[in-house]
Parts: sequence; structure tokens; C-alpha cells
Amino acid sequence: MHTPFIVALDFPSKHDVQQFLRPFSGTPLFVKVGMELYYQEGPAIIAMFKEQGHAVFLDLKLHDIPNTVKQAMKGLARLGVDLVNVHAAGGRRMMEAAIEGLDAGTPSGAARPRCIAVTQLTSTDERMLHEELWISQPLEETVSHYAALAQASGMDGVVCSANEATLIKERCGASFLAVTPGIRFADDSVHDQVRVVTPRKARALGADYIVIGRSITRAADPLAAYSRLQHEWNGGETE
Ligand SMILES: O=C(O)c1cc(=O)[nH]c(=O)n1[C@@H]1O[C@H](COP(=O)(O)O)[C@@H](O)[C@H]1O
Repeated sequence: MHTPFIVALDFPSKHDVQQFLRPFSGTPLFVKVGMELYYQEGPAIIAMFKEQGHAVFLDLKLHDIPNTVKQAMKGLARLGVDLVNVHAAGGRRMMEAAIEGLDAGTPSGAARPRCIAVTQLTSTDERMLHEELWISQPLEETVSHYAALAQASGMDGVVCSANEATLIKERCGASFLAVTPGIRFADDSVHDQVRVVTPRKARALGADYIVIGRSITRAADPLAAYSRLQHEWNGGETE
């Protein structure tokens, strides 16, 4: 099993990432490669992380017609990543197609990458949901509904705020993964996130994995920030 700490490597280039990772040398991490880095560096950056022994979450949040998602996932499975994602808003058939593509692209003998669905972005609040997206249900119920739809479509779990993890576990069962971004230390800036939770609270609420970017990557001492994350996840207080 991988470490529960997924570090979001939101950097513009391989050079910047290498500089950030230098103090961690020798520590196998669970890294997240998102649009910013992948669109610049492509599959080679995934191969580099795998060679260095890191687990990889390739976060491209696919959301398109079923056939396009299926064919794209076939290619992503060949990269040997551990985790990928889609937007649950793409609907049941799209999510089923994502799994079909992953099954078809996974090399024989290898494990299929796990696939999770974004319920509602952690930058979304209740007002946005109603006034901009025109979703009339309460946010928590919407997240819970999307999680149930994702599960019925064959997903391995969801991306949600840790605030919703308990609800999702009650509805979908303990083994359905809750991967939770929007993680902040109590004294951190929230930036563009809205539904934020501390590492310690995220664990108490039932998160399986926490995704954390700027609180580590922009910290004055990233290694110390990563240690603080482990400490707080394990129930420790920070002065
Ligand atoms: O799918 C994601 O990883 C994701 C979903 C979501 O709802 N919210 C969210 O913040 N993320 C990602 O998680 C990371 C959070 O980064 P920080 O806000 O810097 O900790 C970013 O790379 C986002 O793209």
C-alpha cells in the first residue's frame, strides 16, 4: 500500500520539480502530476518518477464523450501510473468507458491503474453550485449522489473534500476510496481552495489519501512541512 500523502507537483517544468525533490532524495513518495506539469513534459516525466520509485497519480480529470475517454485511458494505462481520474459529471457511460479503456491498455501481468471520480471540486462552494452551476441540491447531497453514481459505474473511489468523506463511506462502504485535496495546516493560507481541512481532521473524517500541494511545495522548508504532515496525520499537535 502506498503512503497516504499525495504531493501535488504543480510546477511548470521538469527542472523546477527536480529542484523541489532534491531534499527528498531516496524517499519514495506518492506524487501527483497534474495538467501544469504533464502538458509541458508529457509521458517522459511519468517514466522519470517511476524510475525513481515514486507512485504516480496522473491527475488529468478526463471529461469528454465516452469513446474519447476510453481511448485516452487506454494510452494512460500504458504509462504505468497508479491512479488516474475523471469528472463524475461526465456521467455513468463515460465512467464505464474509462474503466474499459484502462482494462484494455494495462499491460498483461500489471495491475490496472485505479480510477477515481471528482465529485465537486474543492474550490466550489454552495453558492457557486446553485448560482453558477445550477445544481439545486445541497452540496453534500450532490457530492454523495455523484459518489454513488461513480461507484455504480465501476470507479474505485472519488475525489472530494475530507468534509464529505464520512458521508461517502457511509453510503459507499469503507473500501470505496476517498481521496481528499483542499488540505491545509491550521495556520496556512487557503489560496483558491474553499472546502479545506487540516491533515489530522481529514484522517479522523475517514480520508484514505490526502492531496497536498502548496503547503509543501511552497514551504520555506518542504522536508520539514512533509514531516509536519506525517506528524499531524498520526494525531500529533503542532505548536
Ligand atoms: O483532482 C484533484 O487532485 C483535485 C480535485 C479537487 O477537487 N481539488 C483539488 O485541489 N485538486 C488538486 O489538488 C491539488 C491541491 O493543491 P493545493 O491547493 O496546492 O494543496 C491541485 O493539484 C488540484 O489540481
